[in-house]
Amino acid sequence: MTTQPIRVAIAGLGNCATSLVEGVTYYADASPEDTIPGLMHVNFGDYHVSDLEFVAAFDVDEAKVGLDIAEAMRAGQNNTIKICDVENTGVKVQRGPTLDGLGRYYRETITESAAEPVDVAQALRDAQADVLVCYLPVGSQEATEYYAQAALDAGVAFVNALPVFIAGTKEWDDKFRAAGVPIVGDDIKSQIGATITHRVMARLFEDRGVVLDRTYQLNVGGNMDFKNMLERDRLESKKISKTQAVTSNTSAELAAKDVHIGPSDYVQWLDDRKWAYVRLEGRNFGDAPVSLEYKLEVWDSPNSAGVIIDAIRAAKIGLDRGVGGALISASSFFMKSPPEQQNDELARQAVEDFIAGRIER
Ligand SMILES: O=P(O)(O)OC[C@H]1O[C@@H](O)[C@H](O)[C@@H](O)[C@@H]1O
Repeated sequence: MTTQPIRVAIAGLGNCATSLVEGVTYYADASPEDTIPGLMHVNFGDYHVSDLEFVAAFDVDEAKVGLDIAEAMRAGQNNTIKICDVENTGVKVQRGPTLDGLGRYYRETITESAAEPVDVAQALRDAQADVLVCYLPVGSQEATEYYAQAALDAGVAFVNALPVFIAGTKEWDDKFRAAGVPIVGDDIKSQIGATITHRVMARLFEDRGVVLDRTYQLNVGGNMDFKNMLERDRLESKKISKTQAVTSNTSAELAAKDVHIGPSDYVQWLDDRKWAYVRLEGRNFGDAPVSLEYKLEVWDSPNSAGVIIDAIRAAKIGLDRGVGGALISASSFFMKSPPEQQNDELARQAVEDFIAGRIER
């Protein structure tokens, strides 16, 4: 096994970052010989979960900037379930540029740091980061592009967890290829989340010869992600990402009016829990009507953390191998809006092929 750590930088110290950092502590001693509840891979290639080391973090919230990562991730509006205690990392949260990162509800809720924003590309170089994970709020187009460019400039691999389209665009893929820097994106698909369960059910209808006529996925939650998304203008890319993540897994031709998938409301007392209400309606034998409804209740941030740990390790392997541009296998398996949508079983095998070096990307 490698002794090299993966030096990870984080943009946006919200709940998802908290679960990621806590999870790396929690699974530090996980044995690769055992099946460990919660992890898809204990070792991913040569990298163990504990090889992740957090070397830089950026935020704009006055309550977080200047604090150690371990303190900041429990400060401000963060409200996810606690996995374990984390000792101070010795790394302080730096003031990132705000750009379009704060929508109306963030501005009403938090106080923006008065500190001068740092030059993120330089900060990444100074920290000798390998991978930057982008966890900015939904709707942060300019800010995500800024961090993607900073990663490119610093030669740091980029994992884009939010629904702003970077890895999936030719323009950015070309830039990352030219720079020899890998990218995994866009928009994290969580472990047992609304997207993966809905994808599987839509495919099941088709595989069993049932015509899917209409479907919805209504999501409510009580974290800042859901509060931010009360501002409908910030939602556009999220709705597109979630919708095509489901419809791409079935050949059912659904009119736009027959598919409704998206964040639906903010229910504060849910904290970081997300509840998804999903309904599928179709026709089975003899055109008889059939419908299926299920409800998912899950803590949102731990649900994505294990997937991000794998995406980070895929990005580092890409970096080690000098592969620039979008990593197709990892993006298809771990993300809702990859450059190429694949069936999840095929994408899972492709990730194993990538780890083993049988495919380039
Ligand atoms: O449950 P799904 O549909 O896979 O979505 C999960 C993720 O979607 C992202 O867009 C959210 O910002 C995350 O907080 C969330 O964990």
